[in-house]
Amino acid sequence: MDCLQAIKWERPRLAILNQLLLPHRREYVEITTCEQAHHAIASMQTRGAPAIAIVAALGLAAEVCGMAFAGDAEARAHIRQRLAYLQTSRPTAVNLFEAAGRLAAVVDAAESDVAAAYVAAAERMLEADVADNRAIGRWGSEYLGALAGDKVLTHCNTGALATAGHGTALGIVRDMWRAGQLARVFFTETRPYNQGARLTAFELACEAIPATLVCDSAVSALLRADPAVKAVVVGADRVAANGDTANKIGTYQLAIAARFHGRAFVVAAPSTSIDLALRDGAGITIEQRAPDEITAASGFTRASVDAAAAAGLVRETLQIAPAGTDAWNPSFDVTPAALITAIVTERGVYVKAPGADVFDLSVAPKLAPA
Ligand SMILES: CSC[C@@H](O)[C@@H](O)C(=O)COP(=O)(O)O
Repeated sequence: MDCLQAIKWERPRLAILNQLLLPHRREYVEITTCEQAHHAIASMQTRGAPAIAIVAALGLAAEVCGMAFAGDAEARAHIRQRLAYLQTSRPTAVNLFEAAGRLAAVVDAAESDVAAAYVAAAERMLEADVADNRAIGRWGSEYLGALAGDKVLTHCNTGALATAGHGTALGIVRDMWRAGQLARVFFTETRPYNQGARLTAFELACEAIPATLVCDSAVSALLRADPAVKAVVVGADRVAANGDTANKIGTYQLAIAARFHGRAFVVAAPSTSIDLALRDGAGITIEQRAPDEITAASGFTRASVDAAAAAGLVRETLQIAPAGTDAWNPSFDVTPAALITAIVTERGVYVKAPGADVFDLSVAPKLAPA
């Protein structure tokens, strides 16, 4: 059981942990409409590729549960239109689009009680994501446990907060720790949004896993200084058919550093993050975020945290760069498959054919379940 639950669903009620307030306050936001689900995703109250898809699916389920349709045709039209709207919330993680496509197919195929069929399918997605993450954890710990060294490095937040539970790359870290394969995990602060310093730090503390925060810019120095860091393990927002992987900005430079220092670079993601329609990573849309995420620091001062009990947390902004500074702020980058050692999914571990520079993710993984 996770000590953090980012998504709570008890039909017909959906509540999400407001990640904008973490690590200072655990506060759930109730979602009853698609507008609220859209806002939760776009404003990053909820975030992480798998979690975004589940919140969209269940946000619409909550809305549908509160509606009375004149008939199946009306329910079908409403659900399809709302799925299209939810897909405008964030562009890079493919899980949202994959989930919307599968849910649309369910309502198209349902011969009766379309609304009930939709809600049941959304609920199955929640359960499947947890099961998939647990399988990723098992496969990943088996694969990484066999490598020399007893430390790993991770980036961004890929744990229970970014998924329906357990986590992807962080799920592997958790399983390695429980199996006695891990002495310490290093994790990056993940500028500029600080998913590492705020969220991964919080999750690792919850689990009491020995962990050390590093600046994004300290990674090459760390790999040189500590040969026991045997691998870099990260999540994914979209993986193309050849293994090119979009993930949080900074992932690409970690892969370069890992290659230079001879360490494994491992991507962990459910197969819902694989976009077989894309031959390679060139076609992945990269979300651009507001320049002020870089030109200013935002967080909570002691005063705003102390004020929380009375008035709710007040997020404060501290201007760092001179006003008007031009800033380029892509939220994700694409790591070429050539730099990736293995891709761990719930189906098993993909490795490249000998001599190949790319993966073939359209077939069963190399180290598939027996
Ligand atoms: C488990 S999702 C993949 C992550 O590594 C990461 O890119 C992520 O959490 C998504 O970023 P975010 O912008 O916080 O939604």
